[in-house]
Amino acid sequence: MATGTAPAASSDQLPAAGGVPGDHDLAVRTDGLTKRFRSGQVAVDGLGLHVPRGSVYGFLGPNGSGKTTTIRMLLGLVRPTSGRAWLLDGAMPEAGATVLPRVGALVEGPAFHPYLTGRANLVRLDASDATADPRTSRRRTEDALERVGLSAAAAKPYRQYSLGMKQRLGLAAALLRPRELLVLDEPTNGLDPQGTREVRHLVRELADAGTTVLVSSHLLAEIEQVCTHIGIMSRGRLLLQGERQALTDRGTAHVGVTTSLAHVGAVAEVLTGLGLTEVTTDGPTLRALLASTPPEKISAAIVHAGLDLVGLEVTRPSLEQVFVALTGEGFDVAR
Ligand SMILES: Nc1ncnc2c1ncn2[C@@H]1O[C@H](COP(=O)(O)OP(=O)(O)OP(=O)(O)O)[C@@H](O)[C@H]1O
Repeated sequence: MATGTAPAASSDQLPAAGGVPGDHDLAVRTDGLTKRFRSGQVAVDGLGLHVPRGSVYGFLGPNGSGKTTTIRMLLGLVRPTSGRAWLLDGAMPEAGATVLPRVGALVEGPAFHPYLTGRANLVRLDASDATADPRTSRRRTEDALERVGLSAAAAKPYRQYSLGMKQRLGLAAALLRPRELLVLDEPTNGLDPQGTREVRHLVRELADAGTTVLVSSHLLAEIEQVCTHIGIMSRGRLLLQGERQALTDRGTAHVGVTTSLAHVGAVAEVLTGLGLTEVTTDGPTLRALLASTPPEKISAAIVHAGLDLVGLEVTRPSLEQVFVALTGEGFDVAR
């Protein structure tokens, strides 16, 4: 079985990755990963996922777009119909025994015991980890409970937990020990806005400490802001993938210029004179497509013409708008 440290090439090792970051720069990579269920449903279709080490990779897509099936294949819980997957340089599922201890995962329906308390469930999980030192078990479980804000509810039986508490316990289980990679499937499911903010904060903290985080969500706006990289799924296919900033920059930016009512006509002439198109006015505010004009050039031209400049704002489309523009569908559409 090959691992990231094996020097010789073997079929379990990553092949050369033409045009993508070097093999060892990727915490997760898939090639043509495909899952066709017995029902005939193709849930995942030829996926080429590239999750750089050290990134927070937002794996986004509407309900039913194939995110969970992909994650289950990555973790060796579902066998792909075709294609391959590598986690931390190990080919899955073959390298699971060496790779999975370095991966923390939150996937649907973790196996918690309904009659045990949240704390007892964690202690039990910790004890089942042969590499964990039993003498420090208490500290690990209490730390994990604290990090997910579950200390106060730790003595309640699991069956009395709300969906949000269950989700937090799942996260705590993934955090029981330091991991190189965390795979979190819909970690904000069932959480209120405060809980969602806490998860975002936690993800940022983990990333700052050097953990790569692959986090899925069907709620783009919830997770988008903590991600350095984004992959967007639609109907089993990866529609877009790359650095978050670069993806939103693909969309067309607009500029909004606010002047005095008396100067609206003259400012419109300045904008068209700079080659800006689709100029519209609304009271003292003008909007136009920015194209490649630097915003400073616009403000300088207005001031130079002796016209009032009250405000200037550049708006870029959100990822959701980029998605809608690409697919013609709303983000929350299930299939
Ligand atoms: N065991 C299964 N047998 C048949 N079809 C399945 C099975 N599991 C999932 N599917 C189908 O595969 C598609 C992708 O499902 P998946 O759960 O991977 O999507 P998802 O993006 O994670 O959705 P959600 O955001 O709702 O969790 C869906 O159409 C789903 O109905």
